[in-house]
Amino acid sequence: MSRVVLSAGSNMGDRLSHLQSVADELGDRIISASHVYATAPWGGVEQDDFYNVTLIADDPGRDPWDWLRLCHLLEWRADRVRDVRWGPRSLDVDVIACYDPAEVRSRHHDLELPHPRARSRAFVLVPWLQIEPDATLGGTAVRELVAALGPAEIGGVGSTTHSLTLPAR
Ligand SMILES: Nc1ncnc2c1ncn2[C@@H]1O[C@H](COP(=O)(O)OP(=O)(O)OP(=O)(O)O)[C@@H](O)[C@H]1O
Ligand SMILES: Nc1nc2c(c(=O)[nH]1)N=C(CO)CN2
Repeated sequence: MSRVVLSAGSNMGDRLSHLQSVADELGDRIISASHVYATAPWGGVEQDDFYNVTLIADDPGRDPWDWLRLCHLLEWRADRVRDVRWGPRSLDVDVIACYDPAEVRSRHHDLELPHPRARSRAFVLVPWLQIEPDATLGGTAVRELVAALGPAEIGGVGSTTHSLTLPAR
């Protein structure tokens, strides 16, 4: 069993279809997907607003490195260009946490788990809380992590705008 929490974001091109491409690839491996939230850019770079979604998926045959490779494949397909750190992007897909069934820890530079900046990103945590109210990240309840964020961060996560189309169950 390998359960993963993925965060996807886009602020270039057709933002919704970039996020939809993640759901299309995951297909029936998706356990749940948050709504799509319009979010203010995090990280200090002046740029357009993002659309963000958090997804939980399960695939017994995939380990955390397989999930990372899948994220990179999806970014590559969306013609993602890596230039400005935390800058504009067609598609960014991050591995937030993996459970096997206990939460996997990794300090490898190419795969840090849990994702080291997720705990301060409302655009990851607020959608996650929507689909998994009892979630924990690195041993702390996601609900508590959200409560510890400042009003500016929380306020940056706007209304839900759309929902992804998921395979029929
Ligand atoms: N949990 C993780 N999820 C995704 N990438 C990770 C993770 N841990 C380490 N990385 C590495 O981070 C590198 C940079 O990833 P990326 O370009 O998506 O960063 P970013 O989105 O600009 O910033 P951030 O890492 O803060 O989200 C990648 O080479 C990837 O291997
Ligand atoms: N709101 C928001 N801000 C960001 C995002 C993102 O997905 N959403 N991704 C970033 C690169 O990791 C940098 N800043």
